[in-house]
Amino acid sequence: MLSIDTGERATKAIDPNRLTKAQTAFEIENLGLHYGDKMALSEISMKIPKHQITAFIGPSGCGKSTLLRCLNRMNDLIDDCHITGTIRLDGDDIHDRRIDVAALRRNVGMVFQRPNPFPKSIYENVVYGLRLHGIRDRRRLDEAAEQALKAAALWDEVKDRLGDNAFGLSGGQQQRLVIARAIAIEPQVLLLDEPTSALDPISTLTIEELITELKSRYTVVIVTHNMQQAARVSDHTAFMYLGKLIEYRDTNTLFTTPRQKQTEDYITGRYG
Ligand SMILES: Nc1ncnc2c1ncn2[C@@H]1O[C@H](COP(=O)(O)OP(=O)(O)OP(=O)(O)O)[C@@H](O)[C@H]1O
Repeated sequence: MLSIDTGERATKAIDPNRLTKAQTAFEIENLGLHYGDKMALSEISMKIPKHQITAFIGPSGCGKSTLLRCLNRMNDLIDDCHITGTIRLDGDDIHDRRIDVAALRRNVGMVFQRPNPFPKSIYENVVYGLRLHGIRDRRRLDEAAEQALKAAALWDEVKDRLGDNAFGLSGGQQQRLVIARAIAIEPQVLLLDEPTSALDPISTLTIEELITELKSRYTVVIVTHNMQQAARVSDHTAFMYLGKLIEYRDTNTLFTTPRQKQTEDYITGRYG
């Protein structure tokens, strides 16, 4: 019915609604969120699998970014934002008073729509988080920078100009640099909020390949407007509408045999 290529994943599909504890990174239970009086999320319950790529899709304003930001408590920074329900990461309630929010955000890194390197050299961008942790040993920083840039598929392009300003890189390179910066501090989870929407098609493809490689080491959650992208890169897809989770399945099943009419209408382009 649908002309979206979901590749080989059908054979490996697991049902994200039936994950065991060991397979689960996040467990979200009855999550609700209001900005002031405005409801942005309601009754969201889902499990996000470890070492897989989960995509959030849905029309503009349906709450994808809000849900993503809940996972590392970025919404705490927004005034008048009220959250109900529970989110557990590896079994620990991330809203527990004993949780160190800075440590949570180190463990659950985030990359935004527009590449946001700091006005520093390529090298200093990558080691920024390590320096914040008080690491000063030059050899350790050098090794970490090389590893992170290799993991972000950028090393070969920048290894001879690590001292150059990061703003001299192309948009796609800057986004890979930001990913390198995020992974240099070895998080467990990477949250990607429309990471390619400001990029050209070639850079988009490079980032998509990179995302696919990253899942062997990280749990990846991606918000995307681009259904082909969700189909290409993700193992599981959650379709949201008006702040609710409408359908959450392995990507191949969701795109080929959606159960809900709203999902089908969205993926066939009838609205959104
Ligand atoms: N900081 C905020 N203050 C008030 N309302 C907000 C805030 N951020 C988001 N909203 C509202 O919450 C709802 C969900 O927004 P959100 O950005 O999560 O949706 P989205 O699905 O990611 O949208 P898009 O695809 O357009 O980025 C929208 O109605 C939006 O206007």
